[in-house]
Amino acid sequence: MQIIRDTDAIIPEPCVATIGFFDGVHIGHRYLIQQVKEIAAIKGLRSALVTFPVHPRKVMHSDYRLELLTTPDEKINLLADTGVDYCLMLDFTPEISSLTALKFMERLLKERFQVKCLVIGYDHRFGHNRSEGFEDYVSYGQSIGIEVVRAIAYTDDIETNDAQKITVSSSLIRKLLHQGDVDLAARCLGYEYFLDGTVVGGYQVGRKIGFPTANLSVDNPDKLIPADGVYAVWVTFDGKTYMGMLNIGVRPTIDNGSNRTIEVNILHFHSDIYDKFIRLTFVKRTRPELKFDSIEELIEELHKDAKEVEAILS
Ligand SMILES: Cc1cc2nc3c(=O)[nH]c(=O)nc-3n(C[C@H](O)[C@H](O)[C@H](O)COP(=O)(O)O)c2cc1C
Ligand SMILES: Nc1ncnc2c1ncn2[C@@H]1O[C@H](COP(=O)(O)OP(=O)(O)O)[C@@H](O)[C@H]1O
Repeated sequence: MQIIRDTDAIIPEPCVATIGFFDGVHIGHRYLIQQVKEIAAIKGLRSALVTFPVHPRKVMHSDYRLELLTTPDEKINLLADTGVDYCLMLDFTPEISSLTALKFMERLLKERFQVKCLVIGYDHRFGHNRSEGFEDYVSYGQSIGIEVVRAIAYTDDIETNDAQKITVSSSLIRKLLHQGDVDLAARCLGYEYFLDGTVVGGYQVGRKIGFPTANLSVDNPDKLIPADGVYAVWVTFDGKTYMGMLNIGVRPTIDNGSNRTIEVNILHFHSDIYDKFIRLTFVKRTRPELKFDSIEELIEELHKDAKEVEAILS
């Protein structure tokens, strides 16, 4: 995949393209990208994605805070796995935001990116105020020579506990992660959610109670942090992966304020890993964070947690 970041860049070959923010690059996104690749193969053209490093809404409203499923770099890595030929990272400037859908299609898609065919996600809208719809894009395309195709919606066989089929979307996955439902989120993403960061010092209580914990300082402050609670996770650093039991929360038993920490006890591991870069991959939430009456009760629970997490990950 060739990544094009330059704001004045062009795509040097005619292509079939789609547009989107693609946060998370979930299975619905992959299904759309697959259709772009298939149409490109039939037409003998290149496949391309037009995406944005910063969410368009954030560009328009600087105080808008979107919790991201993927940082821009993570998104690029996941998009590269789809095998698409070109990925255009478009800075969503105020000039671009003021373009009507027709002008966007004419000036950018046709003239600069050589888009011959535009595949539109089943509910995607673009252009100033996103005021137009699919039929408008089709007629603009006819007037300027871009074929506009509506992608087939992703229909899935994922069922929730109450046997309802769900439509995969980035906002649904955010909601699932906020509820701690990391396993259903993983089915929607097509991979397990992860957080990257650095191990920082904590209050050094962990080692005293027999469960040292590596405290994670997340690299990108915009990444979504799943719900408070205890999780079975994979911990990866220095090219190796270990089992871990993770707690996200304010540690009410220790009672040291409202500072939220993300801390992992790595099973069967005994070394200093301060300042190391680690990845936490979420497998399952096992319980909420609780306030115990004593440290002894917390320790007892941590022994149970270790057994449960080991059983899940083995
Ligand atoms: C798997 C796991 C589960 C935990 N569950 C709780 C909990 O339910 N309630 C709580 O107050 N603290 C919980 N903790 C946090 C401990 O209190 C914490 O590890 C201890 O305060 C050590 O902190 P330190 O890293 O600052 O030394 C948990 C920690 C881990 C690793
Ligand atoms: N099994 C383990 N899991 C996590 N960290 C460990 C483990 N064994 C040793 N460590 C080291 O111990 C540190 C955590 O000890 P702890 O007493 O909880 O201190 P802190 O409050 O600074 O996190 C970790 O950052 C790591 O360097």
